[in-house]
Amino acid sequence: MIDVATPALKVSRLHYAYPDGRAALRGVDLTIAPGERVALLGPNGAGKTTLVLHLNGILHGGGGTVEVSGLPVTPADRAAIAEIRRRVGIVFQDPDDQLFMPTVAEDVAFGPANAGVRGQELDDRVDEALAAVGMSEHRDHVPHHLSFGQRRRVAVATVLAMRPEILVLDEPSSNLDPASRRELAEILESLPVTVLMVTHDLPYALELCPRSVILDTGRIVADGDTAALLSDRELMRGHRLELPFGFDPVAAAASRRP
Ligand SMILES: Nc1ncnc2c1ncn2[C@@H]1O[C@H](COP(=O)(O)OP(=O)(O)OP(=O)(O)O)[C@@H](O)[C@H]1O
Repeated sequence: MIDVATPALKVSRLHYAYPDGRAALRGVDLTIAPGERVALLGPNGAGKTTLVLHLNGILHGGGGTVEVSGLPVTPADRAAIAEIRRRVGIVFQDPDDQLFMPTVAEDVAFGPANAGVRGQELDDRVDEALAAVGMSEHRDHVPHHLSFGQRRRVAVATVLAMRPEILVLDEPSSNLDPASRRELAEILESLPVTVLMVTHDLPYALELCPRSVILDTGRIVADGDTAALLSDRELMRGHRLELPFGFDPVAAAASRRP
């Protein structure tokens, strides 16, 4: 028998319609191996957020299944969902949705403390997560006094402190200046986790994710090498994906950091 590693994420025949009857996912199949970094691309309204909200059971009730490292996402089973939410860390687009404590360190400690982590283990997790995003010296600062880019990094740290197996990021580069954008890319590249990144920033997808998936009208319409997909003009045009003027994905991929 061939020994195939358990996928980090396995989405099978996933369907979902919102209560108003609008079909948002129409049979999505997606398998991601441990350690992969995958960009989830697609035009507005394609179903990207709807798919992400299924990965830890926030949305459910349509057809199909989601498994995280072999564990099914079963929203009715509270213990299973708690474990799924530990395994799948979602960094939302607006960091202010994730930061609400008086200090950076308390925000980062909140998730693991809530999951029962205490004492030295909790301190270690906070230190480790803040170090991973280069924010250790801001641990006692008030989150809302930080810059937007710093708040996004702290939001990533709040998720890393849960030691997730999959990090899901919604538009991680939005509203970042070029230096913050590059710094966040370096941080994300250094993390030893599986990454699924929703983005409209196609150069960022190319920089960070060897593989991309294009979702449109609730279906996956392409799945493959990011540079190859971005170079396919017909595919891109057909799904309202536009590269910045003059951007050459093949040249950019060739000059990517090793
Ligand atoms: N709460 C909701 N109630 C009803 N329909 C919704 C709701 N949220 C999203 N939709 C619809 O579901 C479809 C998929 O939306 P979704 O937000 O998942 O797309 P998206 O790819 O994340 O878009 P964007 O790039 O604009 O963030 C769209 O047609 C959208 O209008």
